Amino acid sequence: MSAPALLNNAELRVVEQRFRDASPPLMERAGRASAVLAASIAGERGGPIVIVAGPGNNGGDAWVAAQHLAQSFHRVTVFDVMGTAPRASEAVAAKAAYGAGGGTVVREWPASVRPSLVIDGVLGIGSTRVPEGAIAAAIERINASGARVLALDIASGIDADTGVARGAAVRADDTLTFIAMKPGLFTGDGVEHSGVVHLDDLDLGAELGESRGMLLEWEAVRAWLEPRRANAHKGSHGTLGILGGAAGMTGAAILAGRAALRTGAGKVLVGLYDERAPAFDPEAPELMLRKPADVLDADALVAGPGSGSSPALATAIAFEKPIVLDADSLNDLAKNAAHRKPLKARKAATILTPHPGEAARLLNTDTKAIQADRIASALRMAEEFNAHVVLKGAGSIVAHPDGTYAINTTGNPGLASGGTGDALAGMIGAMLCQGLDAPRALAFAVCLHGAAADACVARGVGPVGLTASDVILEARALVNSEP
Ligand SMILES: NC(=O)C1=CN([C@@H]2O[C@H](COP(=O)(O)OP(=O)(O)OC[C@H]3O[C@@H](n4cnc5c(N)ncnc54)[C@H](OP(=O)(O)O)[C@@H]3O)[C@@H](O)[C@H]2O)[C@@H](O)CC1
Ligand SMILES: [K+]
Repeated sequence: MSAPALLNNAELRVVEQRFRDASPPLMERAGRASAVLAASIAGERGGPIVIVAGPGNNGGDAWVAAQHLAQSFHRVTVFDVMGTAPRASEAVAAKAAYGAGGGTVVREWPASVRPSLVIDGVLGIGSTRVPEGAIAAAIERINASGARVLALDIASGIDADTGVARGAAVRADDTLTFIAMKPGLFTGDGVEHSGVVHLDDLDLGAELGESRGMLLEWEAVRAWLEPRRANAHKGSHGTLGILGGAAGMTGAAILAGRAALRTGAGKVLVGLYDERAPAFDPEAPELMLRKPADVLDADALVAGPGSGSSPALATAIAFEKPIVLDADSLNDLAKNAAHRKPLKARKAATILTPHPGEAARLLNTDTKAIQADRIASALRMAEEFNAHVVLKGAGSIVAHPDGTYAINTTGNPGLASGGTGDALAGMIGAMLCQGLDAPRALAFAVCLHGAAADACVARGVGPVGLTASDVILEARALVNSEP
């Protein structure tokens, strides 16, 4: 299974140009695919379908879908939001054919219809401004309908590149997206608004070429970690050093250590800055609790969980193998400009794991600006710090210094609890120890961490009350499970 590509608006426009004379036209293919999916959804329920058509080509797709659904005897009402003639000739023809067949068209929300399905063809990827007037009102009516909602291409009001809801935005149960997956479906507000995402590549799949972005799905990513060989010993799976656990925060470093042990690191040395730290972890006595100076004989280093104002960051920067900088080490990096140059000059890989607040400090901006374009923010950090970066939050972004990126599709709001970040840092360290290169170790751990949280929720463990320890145990089950 290969990872699905992500295309942004500009990349999609190039595709659109290349295939503008395709036969059948792309809009015909998109509208037909929409009708097929809508029929399969509505077929289960058999009720009327309301199709909401906007002024652009997203509305064009809706008109083509309306024509096909009416021809296959579905009870269809089209709400023509602006009442203007569609731009694309295919849409003009579909609208005419639909009307000639006696199809119902209304200019107000059809309040007398109780739809079993509403198709959102108001705005697609071409929308670049805050929905206003009749467009905004139509979006609100769709959301208030109480019916199942199928969005065409992307939920109206969501920015296809950033996932930001500019203003009113449709909350879809399903989205049928065309040609390729778009970043905005999977990050920021897009995560909540897209519902289940279906892709129809309009038969262009093989012709799209390389893209800068990809999606992380557990079923594809899991194959990156090789099965254990029969003659493996603890030295085969590396030694991880962890620097953290200043006074009052030893738990953070210990959680990172437990996560690393339970997701496959051969040996885990935890260097605690707290002078009065415990001698061992009763729940995981395999963890070797040491002084910070005694954990550096390792294959990779995680610095930051609960490290407070210790010199963990400087020690990590000087370490000559891969490092993961988390939590307090990120704040130290943001505060002390002197660390930037040596960090950037490192020969071995650097991984950074900021949440939006930490990212804002690293880029000297505010959280709102980070969230306004999560992909661009992550890529900027990757470039500025010459690092592989995960920008955490709904739809975590993994970004690399070469300008490529991925969006993670696993995880849920249960992960917004204390300690889950420490667990993630430990898992990344464990994957480095097991021989994945830094980009893969990061992407694998991010996807695993979310998949583990999803598996917990599926069993009723969370989202409310989901703990980092639950996620760690579930992650161990996942790395050992068969596909
Ligand atoms: N890419 C492809 O190859 C294919 C694309 N296809 C389909 O085309 C879609 C892209 O279509 P599109 O570019 O025409 O823009 P679309 O997203 O429909 O809408 C944006 C329009 O809304 C307008 N607008 C008007 N009033 C507004 C208001 N009050 N508030 C806010 N906006 C308002 C806005 O007007 P403007 O801002 O320009 O004045 C703009 O013209 C794509 O998602 C897919 O469904 C498929 O057919 C397959 C092939
Ligand atoms: K839409």
